[in-house]
Amino acid sequence: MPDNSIPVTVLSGILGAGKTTVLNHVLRESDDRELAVLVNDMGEVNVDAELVAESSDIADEDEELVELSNGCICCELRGDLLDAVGELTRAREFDAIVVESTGVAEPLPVAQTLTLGFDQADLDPTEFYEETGIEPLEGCHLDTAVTVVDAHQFRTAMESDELLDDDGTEKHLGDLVVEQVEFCDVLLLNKCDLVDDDTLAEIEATLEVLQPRAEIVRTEHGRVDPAHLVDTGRFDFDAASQSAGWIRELEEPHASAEEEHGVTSFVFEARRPFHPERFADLLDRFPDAVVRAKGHFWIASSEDAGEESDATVNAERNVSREDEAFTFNVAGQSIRVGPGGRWVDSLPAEERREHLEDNPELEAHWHERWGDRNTRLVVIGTEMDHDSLRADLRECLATDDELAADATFEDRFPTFEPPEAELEADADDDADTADGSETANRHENDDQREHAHDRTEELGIAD
Ligand SMILES: Nc1nc2c(ncn2[C@@H]2O[C@H](COP(=O)(O)OP(=O)(O)OP(=O)(O)O)[C@@H](O)[C@H]2O)c(=O)[nH]1
Repeated sequence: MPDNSIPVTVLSGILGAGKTTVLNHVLRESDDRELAVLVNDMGEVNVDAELVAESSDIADEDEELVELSNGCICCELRGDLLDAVGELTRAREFDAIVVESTGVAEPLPVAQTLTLGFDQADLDPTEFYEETGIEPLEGCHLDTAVTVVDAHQFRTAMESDELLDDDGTEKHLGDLVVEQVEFCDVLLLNKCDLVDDDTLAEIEATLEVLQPRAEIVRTEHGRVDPAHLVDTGRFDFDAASQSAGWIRELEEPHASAEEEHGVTSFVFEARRPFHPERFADLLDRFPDAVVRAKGHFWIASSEDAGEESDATVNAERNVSREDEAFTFNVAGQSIRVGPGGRWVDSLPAEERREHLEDNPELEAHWHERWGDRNTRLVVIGTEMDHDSLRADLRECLATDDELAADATFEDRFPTFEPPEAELEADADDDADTADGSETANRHENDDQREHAHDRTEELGIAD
């Protein structure tokens, strides 16, 4: 990183968490350096930009305050974000840039947009532009991803099933809170004046489990030393995208010992498919104590599930339900099941052989009957009864009788696009699976990146 590269800070946080308040405070407290501010608002009128302009003397210097209105920088305004940051950087009149996202923005795609340019800086800019149509960003770097958490609303937001509209994409409020917490370098726990110490300690314990890497700073009315947010040097894309507590938990599972403030986690593993009916029923009554869960699973095939059923649709595609992996994603009140690709064991012989040659580690976990099929779920919760939930999950596994050739049962799980298409899409992609799964054709990490701004493939089956 060249010494004169301009640091960029991105502020995220749900509606009303206190982003504008924090930004104004940072502007007031940063006399020693010039800050450029970029404020994104979904509406035509950029209310936040007006508030920033009113509350600080930034209005005197027009060029320091850039407004991006009428859309979201994590979705349709990604190009505009790059252009605006690029322009500010080329002007070179500022020591640092702070971007305030909208209350519905996810930090990951914003960071992706910004690092995309930075990461490619050593590529020939003309070549990069020809390939992508994007002007690479030079002269600046994403320095700190900050998420402002509203201590007063945290529990309510996590438990809320409110649906937010982000440029036409619906997202659950609780889900968004989790995503913002899981992808950041600094967590500002704001509005601490409205919450008692015990509650604050509980929220902090939850934040630490969801996101063990971030620095947590308690604030009241956004009063924070700018050194925590600007030019910290903390951002690292790989570290940030691998820092979610559930990824750590999968890599180094804790013993099931109780941790502080009742926040605990466990990993459920199985080499036997779920019975679709029983697992769907369990998801319908999944315990509220579960704050976060991630992973993948597979389900047993029903022989004759009726003409209109998903299983029948799959039969027409010549793909059994047992050939498909599903992703599992619980955040707050939202439970989503998504396509996880196809198990290597189910591929035509030649393709399977190629996959195994390319991924020799698969052999080590190869199951005599099930090949690479496996279920792995990490579950994080508050005051969660591990034994009972583990027992419930075990109860959902199909028995030998149910796995008999003529077994029939209801299958409410969704059908996704043919797994073959995903395989092709994944073929050039050799990213590691974030959950350490041994399946070669499943890219949980990529899946996570994609669904961050395109969830159309994922369907909730238990709202
Ligand atoms: N009591 C209390 N109120 C706060 C605190 N921080 C911000 N507020 C108030 O909370 C409200 C929302 O704050 P903003 O800074 O506008 O929040 P925001 O995240 O920018 O909101 P959006 O732009 O709507 O996403 C305002 O009325 C603030 O005055 C705090 O620490 N304590």
